[in-house]
Amino acid sequence: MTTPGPLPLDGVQVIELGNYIAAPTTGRLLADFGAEVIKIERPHTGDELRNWRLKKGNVSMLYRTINRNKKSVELDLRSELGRRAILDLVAESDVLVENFRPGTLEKWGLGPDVLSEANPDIIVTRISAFGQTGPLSRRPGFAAVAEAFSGFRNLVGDPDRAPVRVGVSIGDSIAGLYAAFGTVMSLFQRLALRDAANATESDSTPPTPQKPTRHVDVALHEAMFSMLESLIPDYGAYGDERIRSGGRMEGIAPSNAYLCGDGGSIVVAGNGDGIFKRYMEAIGRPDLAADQSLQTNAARWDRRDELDSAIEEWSLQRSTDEALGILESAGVPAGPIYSASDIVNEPQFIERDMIQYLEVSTGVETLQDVGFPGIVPVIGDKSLPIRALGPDLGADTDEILAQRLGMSADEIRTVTKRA
Ligand SMILES: CC(C)(COP(=O)(O)OP(=O)(O)OC[C@H]1O[C@@H](n2cnc3c(N)ncnc32)[C@H](O)[C@@H]1OP(=O)(O)O)[C@@H](O)C(=O)NCCC(=O)NCCSC(=O)C(=O)O
Repeated sequence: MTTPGPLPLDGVQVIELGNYIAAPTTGRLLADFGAEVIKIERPHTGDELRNWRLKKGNVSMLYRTINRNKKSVELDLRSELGRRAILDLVAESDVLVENFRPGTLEKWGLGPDVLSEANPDIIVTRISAFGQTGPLSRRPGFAAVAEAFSGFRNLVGDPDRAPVRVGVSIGDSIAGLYAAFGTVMSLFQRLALRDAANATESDSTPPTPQKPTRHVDVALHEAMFSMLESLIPDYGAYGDERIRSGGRMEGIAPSNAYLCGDGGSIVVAGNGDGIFKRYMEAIGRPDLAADQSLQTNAARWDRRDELDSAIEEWSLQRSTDEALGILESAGVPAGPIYSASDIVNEPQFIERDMIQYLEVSTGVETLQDVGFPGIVPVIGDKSLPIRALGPDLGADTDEILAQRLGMSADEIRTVTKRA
């Protein structure tokens, strides 16, 4: 484990009641930047993510990645002792983040009002499929359902085929990011109010009249809805009912992926008016560069099939590297389509420490030098080091429950359901 210098969230204490990807992503982001994140896991099984895409042993690389830099405590949230332990932890924490189905925490006597009673300053960040209010709030949901409901899924894939899922749980990750953002805003506001209160003690300015709510409510469908740019205004203003447009960028052309002669593909984004001219010159089509009827994206979009054919006719005559070299020299934004094996060998990732090689346990054996993704965003000139990978189940149970909360061995056995 490497110890970096001071981190932005050093001293912030977070309790994560997170399962799968959404809330654990929030916990990961806060942990990456220095918060102490205590992940509460169901006794015996823990977060189900431990088994997702598991190919060896009993702890997946997915779990080790999403839960890095955290502590793991096994604790039964349904037990009265477990509930009290959470309230004791809440009393000394800054943030609680969760992604149970709305109503579950309340059912267990751990609703936001109870948490705020235990600590009036606690920030409660909740992630759910459809939000904590509204007619669908009680529905369970995974990201795929929320992505479709948000309007996002309808925009992914080819127009003449059923919409497809993007290859990762994007809805969870975006929701996790929003939840981290909401949490950090609330932390900032809390600090600002404390500063203001301290200042008013020494002068005659009246204190801030109202305490703001510290409940952050992130819905997976709204997180994805917020990614849809002007989908709704385009509908309202122009009557557009947008659907998916394959590898293209709706209304902007030419921007697409093209096959090369060696079987590889490249992505070229000729999105700007000036870039378009350079691009057409570079592919040996000065006639298209000079064509006055192709000066705007709207006009080019109308002739997108013709433009894409001209570009692919050119790219098919060249290898991927050759095509990219020509486009780079012409200042046209273009790039390869990478897979994992390409990424780990790419100097741009390597130089910024975006792949970090660590020893990792599968739960059964130890693997050496496995690459893990670095910490985003970069603060400085390269990724912060990963301090620790996702913990073994209950690795920190004793430290937190016995040493910090003073629970007895018997009590710990009860909340961890261990004989
Ligand atoms: C993911 C869900 C659909 C799962 O639904 P359910 O299992 O029906 O519901 P609940 O949330 O109410 O979870 C209750 C279950 O939590 C279990 N549980 C978990 N941790 C504990 C602890 N520490 N103690 C006791 N019980 C625990 C408990 O056994 C219950 O299992 P039972 O014994 O079964 O009752 C829902 O949690 C949900 O809608 N969450 C909000 C949206 C979200 O985050 N979705 C997942 C995105 S992740 C994703 O990875 C993806 O989409 O991809």
